[in-house]
Amino acid sequence: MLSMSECVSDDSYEECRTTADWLLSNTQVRPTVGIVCGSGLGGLAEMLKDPQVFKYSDIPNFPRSTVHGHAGQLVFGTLKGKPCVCMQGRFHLYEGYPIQKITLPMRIFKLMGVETMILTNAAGGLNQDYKVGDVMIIKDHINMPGFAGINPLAGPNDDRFGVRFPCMSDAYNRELRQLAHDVAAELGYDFLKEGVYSVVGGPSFETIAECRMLHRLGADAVGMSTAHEVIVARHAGMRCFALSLISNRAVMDYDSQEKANHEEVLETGRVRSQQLEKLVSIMVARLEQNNNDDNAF
Ligand SMILES: O=P(O)(O)O[C@H]1O[C@H](CO)[C@@H](O)[C@H]1O
Ligand SMILES: Nc1nc2[nH]cnc2c(=O)[nH]1
Repeated sequence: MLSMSECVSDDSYEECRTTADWLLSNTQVRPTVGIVCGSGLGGLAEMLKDPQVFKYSDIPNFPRSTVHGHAGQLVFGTLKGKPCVCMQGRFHLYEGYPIQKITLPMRIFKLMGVETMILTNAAGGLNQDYKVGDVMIIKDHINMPGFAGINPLAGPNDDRFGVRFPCMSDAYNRELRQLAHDVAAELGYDFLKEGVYSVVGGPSFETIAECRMLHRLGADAVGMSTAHEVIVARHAGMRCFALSLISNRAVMDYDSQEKANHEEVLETGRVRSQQLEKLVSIMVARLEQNNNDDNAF
């Protein structure tokens, strides 16, 4: 049996504390809301007032972004008066990081005082009713790597973060999902859906058979992120809201000439970004304090 330090050497509580303290000593902002920008959605960070920017490469223990469309910086500021921290660029399994490393920012955010996580991503639409440009509120996820034991909570549990066996049936906060529906209705957005996100390892996009299988399993959209971050955020007692921008339709038909590609993913982000910024900023303005700390100690 590996010891805690052998398993999670540089992702330990002490390392997260060091990084959180370093950030807190370099900014006046005390964030209660964390935002993760998905592929092509980095513009969400530009909503923050009085931004203070830290390159990932300057932050102790922080991984680096390697994917086009992920700037690789942490932005602190206020959004409608609420103190926020925004990841302009996230980490993915396919970049070669251990799963504990790609989810490390969630724990650092928790130690900085973040109570609510808002996560965004670009995803392929499996649901045949979905169109490119639709936005799917995530109500649940299917963690495909998790079935093979690839879970960010695998290894010794540190009770200071959360319990050994955290509940995930309430991973995506019901009140925040309702708030998103209400705000979208007020804004007249007719492109909002709600569905199940399936995470896969990537970086290759899915085969036709894989898309068909995921759809049959109950997934409405497929991507390569978010679910791992949500698992770690929920473990630490933060409430989570997540949405997928449907950047392409997953290819389900052997006669189709369509091909998934990252350029289309980034372009869809550009088209919808302003509307998503509006949705997220109004939601943040209406956030109540999080009392939903049931998994954490
Ligand atoms: O999930 P985000 O970071 O939005 O990125 C999505 O877009 C990339 C593929 O184009 C993959 O990384 C996929 O996960
Ligand atoms: N796995 C996966 N990730 C995506 N990100 C954006 N589109 C897709 C897709 O079709 N499949």
